[in-house]
Amino acid sequence: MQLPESQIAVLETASADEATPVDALAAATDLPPETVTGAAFELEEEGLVAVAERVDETVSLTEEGEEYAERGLPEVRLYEAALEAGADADPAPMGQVIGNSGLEGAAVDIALSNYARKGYGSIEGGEITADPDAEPAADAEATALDELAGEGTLEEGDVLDQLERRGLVEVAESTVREVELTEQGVTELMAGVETAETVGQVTPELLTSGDWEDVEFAEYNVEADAETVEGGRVHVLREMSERVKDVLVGMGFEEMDGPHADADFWINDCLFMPQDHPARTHWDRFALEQPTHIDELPEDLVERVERAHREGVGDDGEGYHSPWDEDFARALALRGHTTSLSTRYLSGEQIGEIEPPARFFSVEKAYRNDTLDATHLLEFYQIEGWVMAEDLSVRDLMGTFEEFYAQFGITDIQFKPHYNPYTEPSFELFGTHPTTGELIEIGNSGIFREEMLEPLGVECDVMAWGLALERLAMLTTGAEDIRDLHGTLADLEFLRNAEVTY
Ligand SMILES: N[C@@H](Cc1ccccc1)C(=O)O
Repeated sequence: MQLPESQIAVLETASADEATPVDALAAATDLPPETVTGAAFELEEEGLVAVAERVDETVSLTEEGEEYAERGLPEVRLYEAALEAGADADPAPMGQVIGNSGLEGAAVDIALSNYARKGYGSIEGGEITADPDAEPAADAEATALDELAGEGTLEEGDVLDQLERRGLVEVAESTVREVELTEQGVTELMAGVETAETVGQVTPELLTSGDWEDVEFAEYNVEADAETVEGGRVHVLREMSERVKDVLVGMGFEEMDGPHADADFWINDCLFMPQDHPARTHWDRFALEQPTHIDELPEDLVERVERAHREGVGDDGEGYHSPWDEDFARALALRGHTTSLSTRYLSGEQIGEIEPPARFFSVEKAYRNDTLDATHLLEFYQIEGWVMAEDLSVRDLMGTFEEFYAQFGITDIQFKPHYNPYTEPSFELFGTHPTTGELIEIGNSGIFREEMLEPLGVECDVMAWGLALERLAMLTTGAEDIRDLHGTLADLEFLRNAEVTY
């Protein structure tokens, strides 16, 4: 009989005695797995091979699992330290035992939460006891980790479930197809098979020469296993930012734009932030080395801002009575918040005077010399916004947030009274993380004070906010660590698959 080349290769490589997995056939024939699968299905249709399918589970250690396999489970290390402190006879002080165990940070909590559960002893009133009969050597979780760290595997069961729950192992499922020669296949092979020329792809040559009319085309098998092709996609944060802009434009806002590196005057002084405010020191701020100062500031505005800082505003104004220095205000830094755009716009500097009612926003980067952690990056996107109108109240502010966040399916925003030098009253906003259930801070807001607005020449109310785009993305995508989204530690798998919905 005549068969296409790839089918012959599979037929000749498959065995009648045992089923061979597609991967092994692919390696032996030097064909891609999807070609082997396709050929196998074709051969099955001819009755020449049998294709069996099974789902394989592979269990592998996570990074944390590997660490414990190497250094011991935290609860076991705690138990060993407790024994050393004689806690099998008399309760020993927790602090000392933890110190001796060498456990640090999150590992301490992990040890404590598993210690009693696994019968290693008890913890009460700052003291720890160790059950003398406990047997770490028989710890099923530890044994399973050891197995996995070696070549071993782990059967389904409670231990596997528990390790998975603790995030120490990952279970991946894959479909394995195995091919075995049938009797008919053996017979045909012995009778001899010849290569039938088939064409896998139409080419321009085939079309122009007209040969396409005579050749035999190979059939496509759309169910064949194929390698996953990772295409490019818009970054989750970029997508999120576009969604936020859409929503705000839909709510009647116009977009603001302005410099990333700006004078402290626009970043801080115009916000009635005293020049000796702790956030203005170099710890929190990325100063510019070259150039160090802005060329120009509007003179009359500088004068009014300085007066507000020194004497306050209005009859009862007090001001800070602290030094105010124009040179200090002219120093350039990467903006620590995008509220610098709001001061530029409100003052008339950016696009001329703005008449109320007006609404403006930006979704732009801000830069802070913070310590990196699960909720902090050195540069992040702020969703800045303000509404200028007569007689605004906290209800307007809260209502605006409810309307905004509801468009992302977030309907349980919480508010906490807060302090900013430039708003009164002020509120922080919190949202509940969809998987951890933790409350995370998602923004800061308030109604701009007289001391800020008067020098800027604004005569009616302005309510304003700065919301964190990355935190909103954490709430909508379920990401638990902001570093998964952005930066050198970003989780590519997550970025490929995360969906931005609104
Ligand atoms: N600038 C504030 C946010 C904010 C803007 C406007 C008014 C109130 C608060 C921050 O970065 O946290």
